[in-house]
Formats: sequence, structure tokens, C-alpha cells
Amino acid sequence: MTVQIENVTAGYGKVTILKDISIKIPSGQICALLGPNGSGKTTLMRCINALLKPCHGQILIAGQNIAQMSRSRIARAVGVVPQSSQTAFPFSVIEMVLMGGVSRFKTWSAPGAQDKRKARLVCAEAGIGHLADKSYHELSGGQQQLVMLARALFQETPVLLLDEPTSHLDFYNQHKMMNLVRDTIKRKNATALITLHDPNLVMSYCDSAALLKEGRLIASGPVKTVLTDTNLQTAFGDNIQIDITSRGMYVVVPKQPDYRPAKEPTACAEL
Ligand SMILES: Nc1ncnc2c1ncn2[C@@H]1O[C@H](COP(=O)(O)OP(=O)(O)OP(=O)(O)O)[C@@H](O)[C@H]1O
Repeated sequence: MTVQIENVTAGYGKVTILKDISIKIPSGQICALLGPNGSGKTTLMRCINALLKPCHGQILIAGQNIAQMSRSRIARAVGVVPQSSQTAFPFSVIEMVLMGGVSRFKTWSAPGAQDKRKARLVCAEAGIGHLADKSYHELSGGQQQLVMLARALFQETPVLLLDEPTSHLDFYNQHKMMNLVRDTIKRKNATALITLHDPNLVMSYCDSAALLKEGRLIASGPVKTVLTDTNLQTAFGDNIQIDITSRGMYVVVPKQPDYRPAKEPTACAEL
């Protein structure tokens, strides 16, 4: 399903955060959302998931305006992996994953044996099969992120929104998660928008990228056209550049590893 973000302006109360954002993500593609802290990435995710209503513009999923879709229809179309998720009740991992299927289950009916088998399979794919019967509360931050990914994969939606899904993961699991996401999107011809802070993960796994700064879109399109020295420096400042390793890989690195930004006077400094 194609996701179209058309001229979206949105914010909280009277404060405008996103200004005139337009991005198109075709089926079968992963688009990375990049930008400094506070640039509006999560706010855009909230708009696509219809948790926040834009004050201008529209969001279309498979050509349909989400403003006209019911909550359950959106749940069947859009799966979300949030930055972090807590629950008030001591659910097990498998129960958390099964909750991803709620929009598919018949009203008041419990998940069947086939659903449970499938949920365990998805847990195994995400590398958390051995944790399936543990309490979600007792897991580490990274293990909880893998559970949230398994839940979104179990939900089997044609659109996936992933908000910094790798932030708590070790190096191996970051790549495992990105491989799994890429594999799923390509196999199911689904569509993903993924917030990432590491441009190198964007280069390795994403088809396109959208670069935000202070709520405005600096660039969007194929990864190679967006991740350029000029665009990265506009977004993140001077001390960033693209380099080529001895094996011919493009990597994003600091220009000077020992670089120190100029000190700004702070209230504490005056004390
Ligand atoms: N619920 C809210 N109410 C008011 N302002 C908010 C709310 N959530 C976020 N903001 C503000 O909106 C701006 C963008 O925040 P957002 O979380 O979208 O940024 P982000 O790019 O996802 O940041 P990060 O990379 O740090 O996660 C920030 O200035 C933030 O303070």
C-alpha cells in the first residue's frame, strides 16, 4: 500500500511542529525518517497513525484519506513499533505478541491454537522464542523492543511504522532487526517508515530517506540522493561527512573525531 503524506502541517495546541511535509512511500519500500532530536519525526508518525490530526494537508493510505478511516480499519492497515512501551498488567511475551492480532480476532473470542502457534513462530523469527513465556515486565529494554517488533509482525499490516526500533539493541540485534524488517517488507510487498538515528543503518537497509530539521523537510528521495555531505551538514552541523572504506562501503563519520562544539554560556557557568 502506498503511503502519501501531502503538505502536512501539524503541532500541539498552538505550537506548529511540522511545516508543509510531503513524502510518498510506494509499496515494497522502506523509507527512513532522519533528523536531529526534536525535529518532528515522532510527531509525523503520530499523524500517520491518526493519533494527531494535521491542521493542514492529508495522509493517504492506498489512496484513502486516514481522516475518513475508522480506528479498527487503521489498526488493520498500520502496525506500530513504538520507541518504548509499558503495560500496567504483567502480560507474558506471547500475550503481548498475540495482542497484535486483536483487530483480526472476532469480538469476544480468544486467539485459537493456530494464532498461538503463529505468534511463537514470529517470536522465534525475532530471536525471542526462548522468552515467549516470560513476563514482559522482566525483560531488558532491548528485549522489549524485539517483542514490540514481533507484535507488529504478527499484526501483519500492509504498513509498518517503526519509531527508533533499534535504540536499545546491541550491534548484532540492530542488524538482525533491520534484516527482518527488510525481509518482511520485500516478501509481503508492504510499506515501512522507520525513524533511525544511525545514517549507516539507513544506507544499509532503506530504499529512501526523508531528512527533517526543525519540522521542515530538507530533502527526500532515494537514500543516495538524500544522504549527501551538504544535506547531512545542513541537518546535523559541520562535523559530519560521508567516507568510503577500503572495502568500498559508504559510511557516515565525524570529520574530526575529537571535535568539540563551541561552548555556549549556561546559567550554571555563571554561578
Ligand atoms: N505531546 C506533546 N506536547 C507538546 N509538544 C510536544 C509533544 N510531543 C512532542 N512535542 C514537541 O514537538 C517537537 C518534536 O518532537 P518529536 O518527538 O516529534 O521529535 P523527534 O524528532 O521524534 O525527536 P527525538 O529524535 O528526540 O525522538 C519537540 O519540540 C517536542 O518538545
